[in-house]
Amino acid sequence: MTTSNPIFQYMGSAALAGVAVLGAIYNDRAVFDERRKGIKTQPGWPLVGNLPLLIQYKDQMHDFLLAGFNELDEMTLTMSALGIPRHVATLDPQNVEHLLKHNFENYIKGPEFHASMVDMFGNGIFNANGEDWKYQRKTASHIFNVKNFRDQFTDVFVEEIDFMSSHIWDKAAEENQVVDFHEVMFKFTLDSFILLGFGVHLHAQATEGKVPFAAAFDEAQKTTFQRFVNPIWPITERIMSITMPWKQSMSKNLNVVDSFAREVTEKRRVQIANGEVHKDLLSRFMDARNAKGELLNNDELRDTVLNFVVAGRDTTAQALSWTFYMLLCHPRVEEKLLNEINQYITDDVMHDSAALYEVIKDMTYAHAVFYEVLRLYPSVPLNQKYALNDDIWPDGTQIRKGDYILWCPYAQGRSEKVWGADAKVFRPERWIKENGDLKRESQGQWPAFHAGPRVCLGQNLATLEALVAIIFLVKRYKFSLVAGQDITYQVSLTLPMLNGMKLRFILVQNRQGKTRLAKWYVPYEDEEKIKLKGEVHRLIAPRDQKHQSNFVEFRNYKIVYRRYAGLFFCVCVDANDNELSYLEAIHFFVEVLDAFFGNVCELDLVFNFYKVYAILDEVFLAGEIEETSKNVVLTRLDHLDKLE
Ligand code: HEM
Repeated sequence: MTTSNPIFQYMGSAALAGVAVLGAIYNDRAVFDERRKGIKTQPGWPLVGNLPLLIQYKDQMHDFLLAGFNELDEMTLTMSALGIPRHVATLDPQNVEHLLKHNFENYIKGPEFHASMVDMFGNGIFNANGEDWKYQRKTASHIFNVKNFRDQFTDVFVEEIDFMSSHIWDKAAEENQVVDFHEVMFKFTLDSFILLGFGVHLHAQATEGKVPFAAAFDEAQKTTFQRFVNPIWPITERIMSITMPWKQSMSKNLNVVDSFAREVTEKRRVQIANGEVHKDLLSRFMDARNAKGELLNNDELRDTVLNFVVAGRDTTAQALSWTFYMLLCHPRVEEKLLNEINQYITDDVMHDSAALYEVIKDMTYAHAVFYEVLRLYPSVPLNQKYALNDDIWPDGTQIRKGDYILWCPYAQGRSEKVWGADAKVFRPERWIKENGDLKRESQGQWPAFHAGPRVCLGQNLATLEALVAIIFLVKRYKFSLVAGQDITYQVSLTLPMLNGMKLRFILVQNRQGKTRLAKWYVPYEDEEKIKLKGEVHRLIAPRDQKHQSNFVEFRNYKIVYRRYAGLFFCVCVDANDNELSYLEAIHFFVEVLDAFFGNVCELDLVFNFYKVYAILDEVFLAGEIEETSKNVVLTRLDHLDKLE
């Protein structure tokens, strides 16, 4: 027997002793990893270092990193994990600015980054260095000019938002549907970017569920990220494709994604052959020459399409989803934003893209909200570079040739050392100076759009797109979160929501006679309120003003209504209530509104809804007519006004 053989016994004991000695030497890091002087090490397990922790927290990676910085009370630390090259992580703004800007040439996208990304992104702009990167940046930069922004991009965004309103939100409001907002935003940014970048109408917004391209693209991205924390990914991906054949493998997802990109370029070749002239991103790249001075081949064009889809779709869709999440959790901010929107955005501006583009530039609070969202939920939450040579950072950290660098905008945005004691609080006001101007932090402190020569090319495009969407949606709709959801991020290259975000309406505001004011004197559930609003609207709106009365039976009640210009004032009363007295009460209420606002119009109700509720409370109490003297009501309102 082997175990009784003294040679084997000796070898076994020697091996154990060797492991024990190594364990004692490398008691907090991966075996044979050097301790790095002057950099605090995040403690790990003997011999394997942080690998078990990385695996354990792979789904909360960004918070795991933040906790690491907090526990060590440091802004720069290092990690050692078996099978993963040495990483130095920082959230010090000066270090971030140094490596992305001041010593840009020393930090490239390294071999690990390239190997993990190449299947999905090829040698496209996100995965390229040196001359390969430069020609792509230069080619793309031509489309981001003011003329395109003013004359073309804004139009596309408004068109797509209008389509979204009529095909998704108006319908959802009427039918009281719950909608996944996150999914809608992905469709919106996909349709918008594919149209303005490649001239293709994808119509994802008109499609139920995900379009196949988007589904495959998302899965491929997720797999790509997981490669960064799994040193044996080539083996595990292979095993997965054999043991779980029902699961769409990376190669199958890549096939779907590749076919889409190749179809887009093929279509353009046909258009060009037919004499069509295009000046969008795709045409720019089809005319461009690569680092070797040659026209781009089909593989390079495929890489271009996919890199720009991830740049143009995911980041902005996620930023929009997190924005609405923050607004719904912070009604004070939503109200303040709505006030600014109502102040700047008239119906005319909404339908004049050039004017809209100009007006948006002045909307300080809307910008502040967007920047604040990107501080807490940066679309690229974690990023990596590779040091070509030794370097010393501003905080004194010694970097060695071959080190991988991590900087973590997610952890940085929530770090009290960087943003102060209220770092975790959503407070757009921090972006506004005392004189009311917008404040911009340094790129090192707020690297949401990166920094230095590789700063995001689409920064202005993304901001415009997001603000158009925010303005139109906040102005037109009031959303509410469906209760009981777990809204959290998914660890990926960007920051998607893991389970999406389901929203529901409580009030609709638009020009087609949707609700401007609602007061309930009986405790209805939210769902029921929405249903009632829809039913009342459908009952009243089509009635003939000349030949039909102002009373109509509704369920076991009666609706008494009166129309003033484009607005219907409706009261639901008991079947045996006196409808004429309520008809007069409506008119009395409108007279008070008229006297208070001076020739009241629909916009007065929108801008001053809180005053309108106060007036309503003076006229009706607990559903009964309370006061019929205009003077008494106006005097009380005058007092209330003075108290403000
Ligand atoms: C809220 C939206 C967006 C955010 C937060 C964002 C953020 C970023 C970040 C952090 C990078 C650096 C990535 C890296 O190389 O490691 C980047 C690069 C880039 N972004 Fe954006 N981005 C957004 C939207 C867009 C849009 C709409 C476009 C449109 C095409 C775009 C185009 C690009 C390009 C081309 C690069 C590569 C720049 C280079 O390497 O030279 N981005 N972006």
